[in-house]
Amino acid sequence: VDGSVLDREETYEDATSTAEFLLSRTDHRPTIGIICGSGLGGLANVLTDTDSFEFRDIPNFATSTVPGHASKLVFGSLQGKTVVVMQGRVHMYEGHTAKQVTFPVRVFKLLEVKILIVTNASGAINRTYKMGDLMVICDHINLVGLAGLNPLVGDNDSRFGPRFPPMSSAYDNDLRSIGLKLSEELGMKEFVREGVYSFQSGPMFETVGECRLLNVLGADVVGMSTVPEVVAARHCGIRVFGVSVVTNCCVMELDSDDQEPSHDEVLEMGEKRSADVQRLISKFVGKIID
Ligand SMILES: O=P(O)(O)O[C@H]1O[C@H](CO)[C@@H](O)[C@H]1O
Ligand SMILES: Nc1nc2[nH]cnc2c(=O)[nH]1
Repeated sequence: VDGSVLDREETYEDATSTAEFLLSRTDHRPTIGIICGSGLGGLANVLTDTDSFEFRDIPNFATSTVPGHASKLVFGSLQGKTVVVMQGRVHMYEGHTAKQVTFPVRVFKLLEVKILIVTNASGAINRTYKMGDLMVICDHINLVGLAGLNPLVGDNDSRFGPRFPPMSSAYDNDLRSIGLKLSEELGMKEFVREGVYSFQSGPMFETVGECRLLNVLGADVVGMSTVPEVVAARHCGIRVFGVSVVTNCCVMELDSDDQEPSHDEVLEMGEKRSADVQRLISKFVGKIID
């Protein structure tokens, strides 16, 4: 990552110039933004009539260094709606600031996106969850943000949103209901849950003690992304729907024979469930009023 990019804070003017850059190169005017998690970027391939940009060619965008994150921004049509899809995301553990990680969301706002769909891969903390489950996110625990590393720290630009935004209904109740109903209609009831996503910075996976702590705190799954994006989206009034793919079960006992997590396993399970995520998100996009 270019140090000069790391050292400065992205401003409203930066987001405006990035939005203008994109709007002058595509005729699409998306109202729905989608961020694809590890191994889940295939969703971008089902869009039609696409205009695609590499993150590295977009002014002020950071580029992902993580396998399974293609670093492309794809505009196109999905189920009759105009959408913009991040095929891959950037994470704070890559060395990006919270503001860089969430910069695309603020650009989405200036593109007049109204609804953000976030997807990710996560590890199960809830002992009743199984590998391959999908979890509609109903809430999050922002351990990193509570400790002061979040995109809203610093000067507040009220053109984006208020100084003190509420987060008590971060994951829109109506959108969750629609998502859960559609998952039933698609015959996914057996493996679709609703639960709480906890965010730790990574890149290391959790110790047994950390997993147990998260369990006591009420987390159902844990991951290394999504929450900064959701905080930035809610700050600027974008409604959020989130789906997590449980790619592995966290190790909850010391000296157990349980499989240790690895990114290869995460990608493998993400790709296995990718078709189901695509079906659910496509149907969801077709159904929602944006
Ligand atoms: O959250 P996404 O981007 O899906 O990726 C998840 O998978 C990676 C770990 O394997 C971490 O980046 C974690 O956050
Ligand atoms: N922190 C964390 N992130 C993940 N992403 C996918 N699986 C995991 C996990 O077990 N822990």
